[in-house]
Amino acid sequence: MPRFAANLTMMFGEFDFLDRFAAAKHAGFDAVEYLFPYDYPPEAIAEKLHDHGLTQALFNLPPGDWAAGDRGLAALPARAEEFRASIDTALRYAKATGVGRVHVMSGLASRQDAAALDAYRDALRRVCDAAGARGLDVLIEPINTRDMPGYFLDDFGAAADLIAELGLANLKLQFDIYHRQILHGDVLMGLRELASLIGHVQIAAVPDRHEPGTGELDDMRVLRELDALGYDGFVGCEYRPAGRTEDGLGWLRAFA
Ligand SMILES: O=C(O)C(=O)[C@@H](O)CO
Ligand SMILES: [Mg+2]
Repeated sequence: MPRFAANLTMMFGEFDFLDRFAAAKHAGFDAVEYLFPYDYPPEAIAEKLHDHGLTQALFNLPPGDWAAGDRGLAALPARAEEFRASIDTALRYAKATGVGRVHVMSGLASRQDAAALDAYRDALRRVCDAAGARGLDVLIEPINTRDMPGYFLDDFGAAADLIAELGLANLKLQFDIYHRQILHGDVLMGLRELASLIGHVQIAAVPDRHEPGTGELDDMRVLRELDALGYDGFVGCEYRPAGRTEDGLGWLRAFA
């Protein structure tokens, strides 16, 4: 049975970030994820997790300067030094929060650019090595280019090929159902074919990224498929609630 994690970047926006932990617990979640914890000291996050009995499911490595347009550093040869420093930062937060996996964003680059591809391979080897020594998985997530134009990793086949090519035991696929449907469709077959590579799943309705069950896919059928495949990892609820977060949780109560 998948375990659901509230994505605190997108959900519970009615509250300040540090108050979203309590709100998620109150709504029935036992786990949380978010994009970035770095605006807060690791101890402050750890305290919230502890106080509310929550498991930290996932967060991302620092992505560079998000406000200036950075969307990760891994495939950017000119930012290799910054990427290395970002590993140390993420691992400090990993230690404090007890998270089991971190997502590495590739950045904006072309996969046809040999230097970018080399930088990406090097970055993944490096982060998998450092994270593996601490028992953590590293995730890569194909992201659709309507939401993130120019994103380097915009193809599930390319992600699977890279994972196979690199052969790193703790490198896994972050299968975001929303991105998969926009990029390729064929969601159930994608889950079946890639099941052995999947280290984390995320869900949102397509195309508006609202609550599951409000879009073009039968999200309940997709979740049942995950269950049938024996997936027992986390499903991050990475959607923007259409209204108050609590009011839109009927889909979750219906599934659980
Ligand atoms: O956008 C997504 O989907 C994510 O999972 C983020 O971590 C990256 O923007
Ligand atoms: Mg995602």
